[in-house]
Amino acid sequence: CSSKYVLSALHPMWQGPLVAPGGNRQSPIDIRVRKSVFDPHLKPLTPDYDPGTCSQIWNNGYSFLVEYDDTTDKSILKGGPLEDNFRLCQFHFHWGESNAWGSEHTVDRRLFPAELHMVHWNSNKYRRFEEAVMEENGLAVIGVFLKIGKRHEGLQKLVDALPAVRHKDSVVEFTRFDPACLLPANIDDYWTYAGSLTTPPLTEAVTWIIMKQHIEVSHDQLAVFRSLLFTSAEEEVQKSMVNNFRVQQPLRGRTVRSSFT
Ligand SMILES: NS(O)(O)c1ccc(OCc2cn(-c3ccccc3)nn2)cc1
Ligand SMILES: [Zn+2]
Repeated sequence: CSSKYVLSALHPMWQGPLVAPGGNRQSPIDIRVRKSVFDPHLKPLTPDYDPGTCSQIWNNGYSFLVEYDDTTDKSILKGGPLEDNFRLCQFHFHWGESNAWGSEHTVDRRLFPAELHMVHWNSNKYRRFEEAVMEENGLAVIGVFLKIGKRHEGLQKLVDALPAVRHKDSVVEFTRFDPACLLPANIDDYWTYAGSLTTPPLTEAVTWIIMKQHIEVSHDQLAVFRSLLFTSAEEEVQKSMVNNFRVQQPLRGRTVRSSFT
C-alpha cells in the first residue's frame, strides 16, 4: 500500500493545511470518556493476520511504515463497527521527543508517549488502498496507546531493524512479523468514531477504532524510534524524527461510541 508518489502527498505535511478545508470529521480528537455513548450492537473485533504477508519497513520521512502485502485477503480485520472486510496494508507509530507526549488521540486530555496505527482498507468495496483512501469509510485504523514500562518482547524485532531505515526514503526487507503481537490483551473494549487521516491528504475516510487498553514498551525501545531521521542521507542538516503527531481537531458534533460500559 506504499506508493512512492505518496511522499509528495506526505512530505509537505507540516506546511499543509492543519484542518482540511471544510473538514467536519477530522482526526485526531480528544476522547471525552463520559461523553462517549455505549453501543450494545458493537461486535467484538476479529483481526486475522498472516505474518507471512509482512514485507518491508519504509521510512517515508514522516514515520516508519511496516508494510504488508495487501493483494489478497490474507490479513484482514472484521467485526467491531465494521460491516465489510478490511485488509491490513501497513502499521506505523506517532511519538514525541519526550515520554510526556507523542500520541495523536488523547483520553480526557491524557497524552501518551506514543500511538500505534494499524491501517486497513475496505476490500469488499474497493480494489486498492489508493482508491479506498479517497472514499468515505474506505479505511479502518486501529489506534493503540503506548506507555513506558516493561520491554515489549514482540516489538524488539522491529526495534532492531530500525537503524537500517534511519534516513527518509530508506527501505529494508522485513518478514514474518505478526502485527497481532502489538495489540493489547483486551481488544473488546474500544471507542470508535468517524474521522480522517491525520497526515495529508487528510481525507475523511477513516473509521477509527481506539483501544481502551494500552500496551507497554521500554524507555530504551521508544528511544530507538527517536533515533530515526525525517531527513534523507543527502541532506546536510539531519532532523530527528520526533513529535510526528497532528494537532487535535474539533469534534464538530460527532459522537464517539464505546463497546463497553
Ligand atoms: N496517521 S493515519 O493512520 O491517520 C494515516 C494512515 C494512512 C495514510 O496514508 C497516506 C496516504 C495517502 N495516499 C494516497 C495514495 C494515492 C492517492 C491519494 C493518497 N497513500 N498513502 C496517512 C495517515
Ligand atoms: Zn498514523
